[in-house]
Amino acid sequence: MATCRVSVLSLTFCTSFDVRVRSDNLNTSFTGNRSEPVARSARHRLFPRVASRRSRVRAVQATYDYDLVIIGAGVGGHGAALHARSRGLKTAVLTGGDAGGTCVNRGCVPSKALLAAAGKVRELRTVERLQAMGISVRGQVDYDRQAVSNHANSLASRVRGNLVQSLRGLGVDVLDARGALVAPQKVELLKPRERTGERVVTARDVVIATGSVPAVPPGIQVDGKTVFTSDDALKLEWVPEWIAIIGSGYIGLEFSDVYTALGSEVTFIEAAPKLMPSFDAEISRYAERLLISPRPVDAYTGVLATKVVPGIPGQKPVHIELVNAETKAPVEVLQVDAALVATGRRPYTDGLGLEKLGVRLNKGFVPVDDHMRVLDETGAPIEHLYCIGDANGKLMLAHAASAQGISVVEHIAGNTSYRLRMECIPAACFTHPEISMVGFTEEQARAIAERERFELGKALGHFRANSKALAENHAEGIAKVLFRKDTGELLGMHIIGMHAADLIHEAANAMQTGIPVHKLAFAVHTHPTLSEICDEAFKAAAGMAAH
Ligand SMILES: Cc1cc2nc3c(=O)[nH]c(=O)nc-3n(C[C@H](O)[C@H](O)[C@H](O)COP(=O)(O)OP(=O)(O)OC[C@H]3O[C@@H](n4cnc5c(N)ncnc54)[C@H](O)[C@@H]3O)c2cc1C
Ligand SMILES: NC(=O)c1ccc[n+]([C@@H]2O[C@H](COP(=O)([O-])OP(=O)(O)OC[C@H]3O[C@@H](n4cnc5c(N)ncnc54)[C@H](O)[C@@H]3O)[C@@H](O)[C@H]2O)c1
Repeated sequence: MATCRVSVLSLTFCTSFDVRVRSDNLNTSFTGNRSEPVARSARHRLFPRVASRRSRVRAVQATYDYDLVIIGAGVGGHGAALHARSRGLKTAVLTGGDAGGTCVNRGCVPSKALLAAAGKVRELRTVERLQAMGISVRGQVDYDRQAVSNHANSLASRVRGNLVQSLRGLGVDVLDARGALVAPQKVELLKPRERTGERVVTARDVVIATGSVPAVPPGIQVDGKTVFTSDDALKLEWVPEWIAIIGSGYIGLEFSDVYTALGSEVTFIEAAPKLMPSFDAEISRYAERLLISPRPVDAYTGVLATKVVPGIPGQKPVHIELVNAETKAPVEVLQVDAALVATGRRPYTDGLGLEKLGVRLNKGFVPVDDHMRVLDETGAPIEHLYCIGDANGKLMLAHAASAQGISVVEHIAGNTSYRLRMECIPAACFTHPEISMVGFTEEQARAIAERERFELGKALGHFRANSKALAENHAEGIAKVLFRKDTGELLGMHIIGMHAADLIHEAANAMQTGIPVHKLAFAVHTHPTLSEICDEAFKAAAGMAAH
């Protein structure tokens, strides 16, 4: 494929089929109306870059069906498509018959709806907390399981509808087909549940955004009724009296929060030596105090569930065999009502045809560089082929997938100096209370400080010292900021407490824009708000007294 690398001003003289604009200084914020007819010569004089990009799109369309084809219409594909339209790219998205993907249909959206409903049940049943504020609830607080389930599922379908509408509204072709790669710039369209190709579309650039599915370890039989993954748990078809949750990561913790609020007893089965192994250690100890100890939850750590056999609700229990994760010696046999398998996710890259293009998948994940370009088996990027979101495994979060999609479009549009800073992407676990984080854990930051020979700073803010948290009678939790003492650079922040998921953006934005902690300490926060907990931590970091 001949690639014509030309400056934007000489673009109109290039007649190659594959035109790439080298425009490191491209105006990245242009959002002009692209359908507006303009006198060509005048436009060139006034807005040469914009006019050149318009010419480029016209040149590309002469050869390819689309500027951009995105395989997968989850949040990653959606984010990429929206940004592509704002960049004037002719774009198609293949939904695979599953518009919205995991986040909308089987992930963030329905799980947060269940957590919201379950959270209200928990709040209303926590009599002492309410009584301390002068509130009493007469009679029993009850919930209608089916109505809670409907709340989650109708929200998912509403968000799915909005997502498709937003794509169509911006002029994206939404094609209800699965995609398979014939070549880096050629995608065969397959009917969602068939293998036969309908037609092939070509695109100057192709983005793989095919997401992930639950990973189920060997020996665990999933029947979708008594032994299930999050896909089925979200339907909330029943609320088991006793449920084993295998894995204490994000999904395990969030579902433990839902199930215990709705009346279940939970037993965690975690392979790592401690619960919540990927979280900052101090925060996970705090989380044990707030989310595990006061609730009907017990846990096995350092054990694997090697055999899980489904039961029959009300008749036959689920049978679980546990072994020591290191020695593999038998530990115990459990008989519970249900088991949720929450042991991570695997990439959904089956049948894409990547191996034929010389890509060596890493446990199914697509290898990519910092621009999300797919790498071949020699480690070289395959021109015009990108992969974003869960399928590349860099960070399995909805907003990370979408941000990667935006970064790909920037690269395609010639803004090659833009690199997404993955380390500044925040994350949150939506338990009650919430946990959020950005950057390094304290353990990681200490190791870096030792290696790079700088002194690590750590400062705390406390919910118990915050007027708003006290007024809400939710004064449990901390905010911890980690920073370099010599430069004030933020290395991470971890929060556990009410609305932690919203509070983390103060640190995430500061990390993204490079604001040091001693400058953050002078930012003014509204009183009384929870954000003052971050303010307390930033001021403590800068050696200032909090008010
Ligand atoms: C229970 C649960 C709760 C979660 N909660 C959160 C949360 O609160 N916050 C958060 O940030 N993240 C959350 N996540 C993670 C989040 O859902 C994912 O990180 C996100 O959905 C990844 O987006 P994606 O676009 O990469 O993939 P997906 O959303 O999985 O979308 C990929 C789409 O591509 C389709 N596809 C696959 N193959 C093809 C093909 N060949 N052709 C066409 N289409 C294809 C798939 O069917 C799917 O529709 C949660 C996940 C789960 C399971
Ligand atoms: N709020 C959110 O942002 C949110 C919510 C849910 C899911 N997610 C995303 O979905 C992905 C999947 O979530 P998850 O909780 O399944 O994965 P996870 O990686 O967060 O946690 C999996 C846990 O299972 C344990 N484990 C693995 N194999 C095991 C085995 N055989 N026996 C016992 N324990 C085992 C691991 O040690 C780990 O603690 C995550 O990467 C997360 O980013 C995000």
